[in-house]
Amino acid sequence: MDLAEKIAQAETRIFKAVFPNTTNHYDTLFGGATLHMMDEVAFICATRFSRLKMVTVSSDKVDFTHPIPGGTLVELIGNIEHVGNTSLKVRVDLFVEQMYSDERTKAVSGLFTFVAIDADKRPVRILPA
Ligand SMILES: CC(=O)SCCNC(=O)CCNC(=O)[C@H](O)C(C)(C)COP(=O)(O)OP(=O)(O)OC[C@H]1O[C@@H](n2cnc3c(N)ncnc32)[C@H](O)[C@@H]1OP(=O)(O)O
Repeated sequence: MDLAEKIAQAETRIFKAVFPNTTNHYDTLFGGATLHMMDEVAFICATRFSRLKMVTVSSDKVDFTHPIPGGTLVELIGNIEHVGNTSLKVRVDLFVEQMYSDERTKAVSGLFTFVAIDADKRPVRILPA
């Protein structure tokens, strides 16, 4: 499998329902809950790509461009954007969908960096040299 195929195969999608346990006092998805979901899908994408132990080392600018009301559905999509030596970057886009119509909007986007580590928690190469 070449790199482009490996990247395509690592694309990771998760759907969630926005239930009251994740909303705030505005009845929209709490920002911290959003970041939790984004880091999780990014972690799964990074792990599926590398099949190595991965840790989050950084999250770049995360843009919240639309509120996510309670009672909607969200889809999180993680894609490998860059592969370094021991680190890689995952782009996460979050789409909000209405439950009872086809309306769908991109609401949040961010970039997460992961490092592959060995049993001693030291960085290791992701791809063979
Ligand atoms: C899935 C989870 O829940 S993980 C839990 C949360 N995360 C953690 O606990 C991780 C804690 N951090 C660590 O253990 C360490 O910082 C490590 C192992 C990630 C990195 O160790 P370092 O000694 O800093 O690594 P080092 O300086 O060699 O850099 C390793 C790679 O990470 C990249 N990197 C390091 N810090 C950053 C950063 N802040 N932002 C982006 N990339 C970074 C480097 O550019 C390098 O990339 P490359 O090899 O592709 O060129």
